[in-house]
Amino acid sequence: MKVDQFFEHVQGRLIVSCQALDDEPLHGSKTMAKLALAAEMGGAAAIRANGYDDIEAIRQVTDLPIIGLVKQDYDDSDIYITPTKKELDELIRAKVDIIALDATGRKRPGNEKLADLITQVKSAGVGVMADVSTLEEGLSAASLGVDCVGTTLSGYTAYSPQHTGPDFNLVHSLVEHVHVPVLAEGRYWSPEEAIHALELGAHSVVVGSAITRPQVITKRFTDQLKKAGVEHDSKVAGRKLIKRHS
Ligand SMILES: CC(=O)N[C@H](C=O)[C@@H](O)[C@H](O)[C@H](O)COP(=O)(O)O
Repeated sequence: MKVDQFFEHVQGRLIVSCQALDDEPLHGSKTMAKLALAAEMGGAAAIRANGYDDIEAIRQVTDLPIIGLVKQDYDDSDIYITPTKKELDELIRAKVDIIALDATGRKRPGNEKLADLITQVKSAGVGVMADVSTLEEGLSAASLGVDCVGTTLSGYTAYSPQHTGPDFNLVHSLVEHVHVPVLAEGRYWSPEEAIHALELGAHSVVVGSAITRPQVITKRFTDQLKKAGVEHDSKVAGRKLIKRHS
């Protein structure tokens, strides 16, 4: 899908992030493809996915456009979302519609420059999503020619606000000051929060964990039960369960 078509297609809609790293129970391309198919059945407009194998598997089951990234750690940098040209090559090979990369002001591995990475993506005819954590980073990325900015990294850099929920202030200020579409992403847990971001002017909303990370969803329930002080002793609860089924 051409970059303009992509933004037309996702406007006012939900994008579902289907990702599980190798320490997560749902890790594996077959599972990510199933999650993407489920997201499509639920009405998602696009998928955000990590790595060549997951992207290939997802493409086998759905024609939805894909925002691709590669998570990769390097010793000399805190940046892990599509940090270097090597990961860009992988995503260009995977023929994703949009490449998401960390566009924070932090030092990149091997001192590579964000501007050079953006040039590489653009010259391959692929769109760029700049994952940022502050307004300044959004402005700077937009001036380098990215196609959209995402609030993805707010709360994940030391100098950005450490909210427990979505960073609506950042959505609002990016919408006000940046001339490219703003994708609201990061800690969206309810349809009401997604609607609020769209009302603030976000182009689309990206939701991950609340839909595709069952261990995180489960923990939200168990944490709330503990906090409310209503959790029973597990042995007693287990015995009751057995009795009820016998
Ligand atoms: C900070 C970071 O590494 N974010 C990653 C970016 O691709 C993903 O792990 C998140 O799941 C994604 O941003 C969606 O956010 P949430 O899972 O909160 O809905």
